[in-house]
Amino acid sequence: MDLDAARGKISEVDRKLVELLNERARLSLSVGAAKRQSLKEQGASGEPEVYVPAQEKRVFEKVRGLNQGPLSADSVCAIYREIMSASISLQSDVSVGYLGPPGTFSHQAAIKRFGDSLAYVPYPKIEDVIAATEKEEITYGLVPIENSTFGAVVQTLDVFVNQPRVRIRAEVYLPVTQSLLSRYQLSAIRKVYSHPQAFGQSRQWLDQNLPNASRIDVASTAKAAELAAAENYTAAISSEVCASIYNLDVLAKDITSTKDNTTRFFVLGQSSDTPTGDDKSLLMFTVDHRQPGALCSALDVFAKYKINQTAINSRPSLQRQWHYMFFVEIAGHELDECVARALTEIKEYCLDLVVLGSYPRQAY
Ligand SMILES: O=C(O)C(=O)C[C@]1(C(=O)O)C=C[C@@H](O)C=C1
Repeated sequence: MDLDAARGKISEVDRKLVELLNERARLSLSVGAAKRQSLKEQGASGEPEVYVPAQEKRVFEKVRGLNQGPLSADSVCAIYREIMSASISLQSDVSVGYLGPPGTFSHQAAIKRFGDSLAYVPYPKIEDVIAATEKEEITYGLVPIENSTFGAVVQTLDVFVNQPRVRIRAEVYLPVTQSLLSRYQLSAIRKVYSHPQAFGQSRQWLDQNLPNASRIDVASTAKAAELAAAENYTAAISSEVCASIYNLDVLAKDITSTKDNTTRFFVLGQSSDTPTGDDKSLLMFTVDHRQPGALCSALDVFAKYKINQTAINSRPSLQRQWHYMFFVEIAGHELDECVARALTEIKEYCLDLVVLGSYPRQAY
């Protein structure tokens, strides 16, 4: 086929694609109308959930399975991410809050999950994102929960300890490459700004290459880049995205201590989604520490029901000194029968137990 003929055929396919995209968009509007109708019939007030991670997971799995190439399944899914982003924005004005300023890994994770068609709202602190979700100032809030190198994001867990009225709706994994950004050469740098998590992930590199520079914690890696752009003899540990936003040079790339450094985020909203058959749930509870083996008895309940634990963390309970709030993530949805039974049983060993949410398991 010659060039003109191939372009002519592409143009014909484009015409059909645009038609099909709009046909899909009209169906998405019908889905939105059906959701509203069903809420009305249940006598419930408010807006239906537009972002449905369980359904998105089904769509992505279907599309992956249908794909015969030559496009890779990842390319087709990236296109579908944008199709669904447009579909969400057509159904309702959805906004997503994240730890800003623009360019943070939270911002990148939000775009990875929600695409280009939604409104993104930066907040200065993680607790602000959670408070804004609680007050429904934004439709969804995205917060970091743990990093594969440095562990739990304690700022997020500490807000959960206060039991905000939000539910986990989805999880997102983002590969994270930390870099040293500056306007100066390495030898001139006296001060490094970053988020405590990014310092933790890059500690070995800093100890070896900038042992005498002071390390100053700030609220986000993008804020660090903003400060490094404004102040003399400073640098930031941040992303390459921020190097271009804040006009900084990348002095060293990929300085984290482990390979495949990845951060996991939660999408928070007003409710969790329905079970998909492959979900996880995050529980938060305290146990009576005067009772020997109380934590062990609680965790044994999961073993009894053959429920796998995927993560465990603890934080000070803030109620009583040397009492801890345990965060246990398990496989399964709180509405799955065996999880529901285990939750009833485990309450015998817990002083209080809160299910922070159930969400479809995502691939890393
Ligand atoms: O199925 C739904 O509930 C929809 O709103 C439709 C749709 C889609 O475009 O496929 C859009 C957004 C949701 O996050 C999931 C799926």
